[in-house]
Amino acid sequence: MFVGGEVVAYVDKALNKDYVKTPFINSIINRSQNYLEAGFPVHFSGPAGTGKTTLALITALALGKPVIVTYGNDDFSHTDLIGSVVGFKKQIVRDNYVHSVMKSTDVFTTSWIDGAITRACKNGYTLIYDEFTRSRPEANNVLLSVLEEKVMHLPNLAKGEKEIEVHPEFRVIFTSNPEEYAGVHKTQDALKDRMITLDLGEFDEETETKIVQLKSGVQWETAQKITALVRGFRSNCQHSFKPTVRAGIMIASVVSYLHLDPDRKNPHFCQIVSDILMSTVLPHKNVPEIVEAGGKYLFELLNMHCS
Ligand SMILES: Nc1ncnc2c1ncn2[C@@H]1O[C@H](COP(=O)(O)OP(=O)(O)OP(=O)(O)O)[C@@H](O)[C@H]1O
Repeated sequence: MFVGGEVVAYVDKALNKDYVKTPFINSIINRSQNYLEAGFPVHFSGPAGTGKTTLALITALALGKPVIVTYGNDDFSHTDLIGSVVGFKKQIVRDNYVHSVMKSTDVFTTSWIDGAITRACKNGYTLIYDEFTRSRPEANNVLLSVLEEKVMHLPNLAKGEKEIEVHPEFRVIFTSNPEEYAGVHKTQDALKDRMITLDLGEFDEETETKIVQLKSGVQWETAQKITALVRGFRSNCQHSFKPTVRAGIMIASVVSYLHLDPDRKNPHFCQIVSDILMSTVLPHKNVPEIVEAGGKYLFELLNMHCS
């Protein structure tokens, strides 16, 4: 995604309208803005659903510069980030001015396209590098000199440019999920050492309830009950795939759509809660103790929060 200069204000307004700001969130935003304005990259690290990507967008847009978003990918090589040759142009000149003489010239030229990092570095944009640990460390190496020496080295193919000076207003925000184990790579210490990592844990209860309410449109009391169920289930999970704020948004949205009462005596409501929360237990269906413990605890939570 590229958010150009003229649409920054528009996207900023649209995103902020749907974004919950509580003391918990404001504290993270203020700290990150200070670090970014002082010239340091910020890294939001946290499990799935802790709001890393949304927070990165809000923080980046608040800087008021165009934003480029790129996503980590195991298939990336450094050229995907820096740029690459996208094709060849062939020009053929046949000169038959003197009819008995045929002169022919073939000229090959390559076309170079700047990658996300190069564009951001050249123009002083804000780069969001989402889930950057999904890219291999060799691909991310280009960032070492960008972040430290403020110089970017380009391959020979890049229109004769060998290196560019990084624009003084260039900023970068990274996100990663340290709990992800498939398709991610260990971050090099050298790269970690060049960024300020903010560890995003679970939202506090007020923030999570407000997000659930805003995203689903349910009453505050309903959002409170649903959030208490999800948080209770999460904290007691005996498995690694825990329900996130997304589970609360899903339950509340279905409850709102069907105009249901969030009551444990309402079998329809209990079925929806069970379908959504117990789906996090499904990967363990061959371990009956985990499934049984999940179901039992869910029953207790419904009695505790929804009667
Ligand atoms: N402050 C907030 N206000 C409103 N909605 C929010 C807020 N923070 C997060 N959300 C919502 O919570 C959900 C998860 O947020 P997000 O996608 O940013 O998390 P993430 O940590 O990047 O997740 P993942 O690692 O799974 O991609 C999204 O639906 C997002 O819109």
